[in-house]
Amino acid sequence: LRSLGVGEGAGGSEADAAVDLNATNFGAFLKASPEPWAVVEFFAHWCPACRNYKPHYEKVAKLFNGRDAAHPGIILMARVDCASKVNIELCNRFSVDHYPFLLWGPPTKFSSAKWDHKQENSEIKLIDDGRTAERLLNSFSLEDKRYENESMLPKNSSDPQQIVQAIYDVEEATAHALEIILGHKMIKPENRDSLIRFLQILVAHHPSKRCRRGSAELLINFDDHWPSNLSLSSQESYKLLENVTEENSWVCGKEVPRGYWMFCRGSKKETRGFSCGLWVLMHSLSVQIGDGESQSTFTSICDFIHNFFICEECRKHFYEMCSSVSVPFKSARELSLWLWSTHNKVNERLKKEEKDLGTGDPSFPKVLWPTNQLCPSCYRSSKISDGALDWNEDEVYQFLVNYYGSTLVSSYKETYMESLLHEKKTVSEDSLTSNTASVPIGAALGVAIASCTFGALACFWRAQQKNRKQRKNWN
Ligand SMILES: Cc1cc2nc3c(=O)[nH]c(=O)nc-3n(C[C@H](O)[C@H](O)[C@H](O)COP(=O)(O)OP(=O)(O)OC[C@H]3O[C@@H](n4cnc5c(N)ncnc54)[C@H](O)[C@@H]3O)c2cc1C
Repeated sequence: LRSLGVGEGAGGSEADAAVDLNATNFGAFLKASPEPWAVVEFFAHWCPACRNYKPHYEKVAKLFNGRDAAHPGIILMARVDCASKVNIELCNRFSVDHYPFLLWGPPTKFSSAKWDHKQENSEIKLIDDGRTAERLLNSFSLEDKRYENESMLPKNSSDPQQIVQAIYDVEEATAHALEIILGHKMIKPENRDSLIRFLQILVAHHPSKRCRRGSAELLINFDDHWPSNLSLSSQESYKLLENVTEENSWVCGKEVPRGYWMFCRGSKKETRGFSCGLWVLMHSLSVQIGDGESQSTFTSICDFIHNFFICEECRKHFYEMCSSVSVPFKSARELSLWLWSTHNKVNERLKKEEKDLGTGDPSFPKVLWPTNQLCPSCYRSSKISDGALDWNEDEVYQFLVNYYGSTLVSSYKETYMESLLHEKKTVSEDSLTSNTASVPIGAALGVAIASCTFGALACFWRAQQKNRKQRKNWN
């Protein structure tokens, strides 16, 4: 899991945010990292300067890594103990000649490349002055006020490209949902079928291919883990559950859930996140299905929320809305629009509640969605007639299809095409998402390009390339 470095490996402790890597996991972990940038500290556990430097590195790592990170998803901060025998060859590969020794660059480059001081055009660069936390941060240009402001500003909710980032949140929500289901031992004989039906939809229509694959594997093994004739209150069933918990929560790959949200990140720790990710997942499913699946998908979504969404009020209200549907759905369009209008009903109710109680996220107030800025053509007129907005439902549906369909998965697709062109070799369809290596990284680059924080980092990156200084030895 993503917490690999926390409390594990050489030099790890409970509080560590920097990820401890070694020769065995270095390549695979960096390849699968969704962050567009990585910093790797090569150190030796016996080196006193490294011990003194550790709190500085850790301070910066906490900003970028872990559940409480202020800037998640931008830079992976990792470390390798070169004094450990298994890592000698790895450290040689990067020409480590003093400690601590810091390199940074795109994670994929680390996983595959060698590095030495003479390599002028390498995308991996030496950080030649990161001696204190402040200086290390300076080297990322984070004291640049422009960057600070950009990263702190609420995301521009009228920018349709923001949804590109949500592919990670859909993966996160899927894995998180499963973690909750397993953690709370929620699978019971009476709701087991409902989970199977929901997983079947994920296998066919989840926007992330590795979640589709993970869901399929879960289904293949479902009967072994949760035999239909066993009651989960029996000792045997609990034993079965204990054996499968961790492995089975890897429905979207080992590194998910990552512990942070991108599109669904609130301005406060307790807002948005999982419930936002769940909505996005449901909307993305509703635009993927075929007309013939619309009624069964509706039933599966309703049952899944009813049985497995652990927010009591939410599932109750949602189920009431599901129960009020009397005519079966005949098309994907009908289902997408129903989900959209149901979500808007929830928004409307919460808008008032959050205003009265002050419990909402001030940067993401509830609105009737999509706003006029996001989709002007969705409105026939902005006037409210009979207490309702005059929506153009054809335009709304078209917008939903683009937003939750093609735009949401666009970074995956771009990366796939890029990798084909770049590597000039045949890449099987499988590698698109089943290979946890190439796609999340590339997708993250797509995401990063769409994200404003990336601008400052990219500027810094270019500046660094122009102004490469003489490296310094810190010992
Ligand atoms: C099934 C369900 C029922 C819920 N019921 C309750 C409840 O009863 N009480 C409660 O307090 N909380 C409830 N929640 C949580 C609540 O709806 C929000 O998810 C939460 O408050 C976080 O809000 P958010 O600002 O992240 O936006 P969310 O409402 O989570 O929406 C996520 C994203 O979806 C997009 N979006 C917004 N509206 C629509 C729409 N109409 N159609 C398509 N896309 C849209 C926007 O881009 C938005 O950022 C429920 C959540 C779910 C999944």
